[in-house]
Amino acid sequence: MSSVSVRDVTVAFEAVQVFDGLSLDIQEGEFIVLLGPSGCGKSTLLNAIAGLLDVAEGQIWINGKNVTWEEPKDRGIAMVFQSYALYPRMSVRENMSFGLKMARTPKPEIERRVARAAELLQITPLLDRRPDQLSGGQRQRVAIGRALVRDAAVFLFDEPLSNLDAKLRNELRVEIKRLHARLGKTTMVYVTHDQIEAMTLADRIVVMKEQKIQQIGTPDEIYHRPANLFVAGFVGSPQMNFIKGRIENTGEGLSFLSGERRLSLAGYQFAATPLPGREVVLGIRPEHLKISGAGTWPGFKVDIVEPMGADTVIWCSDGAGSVQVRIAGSRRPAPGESVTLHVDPTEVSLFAADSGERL
Ligand SMILES: Nc1ncnc2c1ncn2[C@@H]1O[C@H](COP(=O)(O)OP(=O)(O)OP(=O)(O)O)[C@@H](O)[C@H]1O
Repeated sequence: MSSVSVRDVTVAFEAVQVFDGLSLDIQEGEFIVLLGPSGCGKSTLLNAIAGLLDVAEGQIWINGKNVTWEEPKDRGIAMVFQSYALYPRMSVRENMSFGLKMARTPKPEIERRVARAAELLQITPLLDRRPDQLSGGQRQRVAIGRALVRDAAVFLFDEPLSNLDAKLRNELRVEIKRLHARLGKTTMVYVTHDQIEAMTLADRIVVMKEQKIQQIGTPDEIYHRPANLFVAGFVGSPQMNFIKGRIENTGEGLSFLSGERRLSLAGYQFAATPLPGREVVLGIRPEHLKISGAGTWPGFKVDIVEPMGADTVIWCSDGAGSVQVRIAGSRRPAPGESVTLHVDPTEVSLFAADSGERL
């Protein structure tokens, strides 16, 4: 049984229709990340699941129950937003207890749940403080704690870390992952535009663009087998290199040709039957371009060298354009040096130039 099921949903904001019959199935205990650029519809989808907005068509099911017309509080969900929205005059303990008190939960039960949530989030020593006596990271922990005490089967997060500085964001990201592992069967749906958060947290990532799902897959699938040019370009930093060219049958099998550059496609797993002569875009991750003596593409010159600590990004160009190469280790070529690049056809992606779909 799926934990959350979005079935053929359309949302209407007055004259504007969002989602053209969008569907998504989320399994019990899954950590799902909705990833995409601003305006792609992540928050709208999350709010539709939460019941914070009405759907015009379609249904939302949570834990086997059609909740399309249920109030948010009756859906068995808990939400954590970007803004913590804590009550400023209440202590942390009161903030965390408030919802349960309103629901007339017995006092010992409230105390038990608050103590457990506080322990899980390591905020027990802060229970008697007020929000203005806490750091941003601590406030967000309290906001998560307030959601946690509800014992909901489904957690919805809307960019919970985007107000925090980089270091805190990393710390709390790990906390959320640990929390999900400890809670076991709790389903989490998490909205972000941050691809690192998506890659590190998700069991499956849902990549969205212009209110359409582009791809659903594990972080590895999204990274190594992107379904189209948009996903390929959106995920990964530095970005995947894109080289325009065409597929030709050279007698020794299919090859990619782009001016002087040629790549035998022996070993490439085609997702669709390729037609010789087809205009394509070849995608290569910077770490999959190797600088080597006997390589695939000679005649590149090093333009810029960017040391990044653990690895180095090298911008190289030939007459036809420039590519980024990512190498590990400290031995790096110098600007102006001539290099040959090695490409392994099993590590590249091919996309149709017209539709952008993976080939
Ligand atoms: N209340 C509204 N009235 C009209 N259009 C809206 C409303 N809320 C959202 N939209 C539109 O719906 C689309 C999806 O918006 P949504 O907020 O879900 O995107 P998002 O991916 O969450 O973006 P962000 O990361 O900027 O929050 C956008 O085109 C937006 O303009």
